[in-house]
Amino acid sequence: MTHLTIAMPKGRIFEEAYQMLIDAGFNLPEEVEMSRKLMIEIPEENIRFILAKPMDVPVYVEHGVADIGIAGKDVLLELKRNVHELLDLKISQCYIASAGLPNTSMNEIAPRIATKYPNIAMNYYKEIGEQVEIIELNGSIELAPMIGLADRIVDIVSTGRTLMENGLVEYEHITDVSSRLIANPVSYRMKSERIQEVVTRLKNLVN
Ligand SMILES: Nc1ncnc2c1ncn2[C@@H]1O[C@H](COP(=O)(O)OP(=O)(O)OP(=O)(O)O)[C@@H](O)[C@H]1O
Ligand SMILES: O=P(O)(O)OC[C@H]1O[C@H](OP(=O)(O)OP(=O)(O)O)[C@H](O)[C@@H]1O
Repeated sequence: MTHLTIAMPKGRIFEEAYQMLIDAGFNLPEEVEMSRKLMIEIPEENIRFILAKPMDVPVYVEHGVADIGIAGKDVLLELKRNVHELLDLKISQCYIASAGLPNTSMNEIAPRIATKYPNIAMNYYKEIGEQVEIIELNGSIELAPMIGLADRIVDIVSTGRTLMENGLVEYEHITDVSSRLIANPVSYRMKSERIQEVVTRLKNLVN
C-alpha cells in the first residue's frame, strides 16, 4: 500500500474532518485530538498525519511534504497555492461577508476594511469598483468597526452570533465556504490510485 502524508488543520475543522476519515473506514485511533503531537504515524493504514495551522495546510501540500490535505475554501481563495482541489467535504460550512455598524455608509474616500483575508477583500472591492484601504488583522475582526478602526469588516459568518453580540450587521454576502480535500499535483499523479481511493471513500459520505 502506497504511503500517504495528510496535512490536517488544527482547530475547529480537525474533529469533524478526522471523524469523517474514521467514518470512511480508515482504521484510526479515536483519542488523537487529546494529544499534543504534531505528527502521527498510523502504520496499519500506512498514513502519516501532520497537524498544521489551517492557513498553513496548502503550504505543506504545495511543497509536496504532504500528499493531500484538508483546507477551508476561505484559505484556498486567500492563498491561491498551486494545489488540486479534489472534493468539497461540505463540513465547516460558513460564508464570507462584509459587515459593519448598522445604518452606516462607507467613507467616500478610501473606506477602511478590516480583515484577515486581505486578498479576498481586495478582489471583492475591486470587482464592485470600490477603492478601499485594507487593514489586516489576525482575529477578533468584529472589534474594528466598534472601536473606529474600520468602516467595514470582511470576515467569516456562521451562525451570525458574533456579529449580533457585537452590534454589527451584515452588508454583502461575498462567497460560500466549506472544507475541501486538496492534493499536491505531483502526488496526485504518482500516487493516483491511493489518492483516488481516499476521494471515493469520502465522496460516498458527502453524497
Ligand atoms: N465560525 C465558523 N464556523 C464554521 N467554520 C468556520 C468558522 N470560522 C472559521 N471556519 C472555517 O474553519 C477554518 C479554521 O478555522 P479556525 O478558527 O480553526 O482557525 P483560524 O482562526 O483560521 O486559525 P487560528 O488557529 O489562528 O485561530 C477556517 O479556515 C474556515 O474555513
Ligand atoms: O457567525 P458565528 O457563528 O458567530 O461565527 C463567526 C466567527 O467565527 C470566527 O471567529 P473565531 O471563532 O475563529 O475567532 P477569531 O477569528 O476571532 O480568532 C469568525 O472570524 C467570526 O468571528
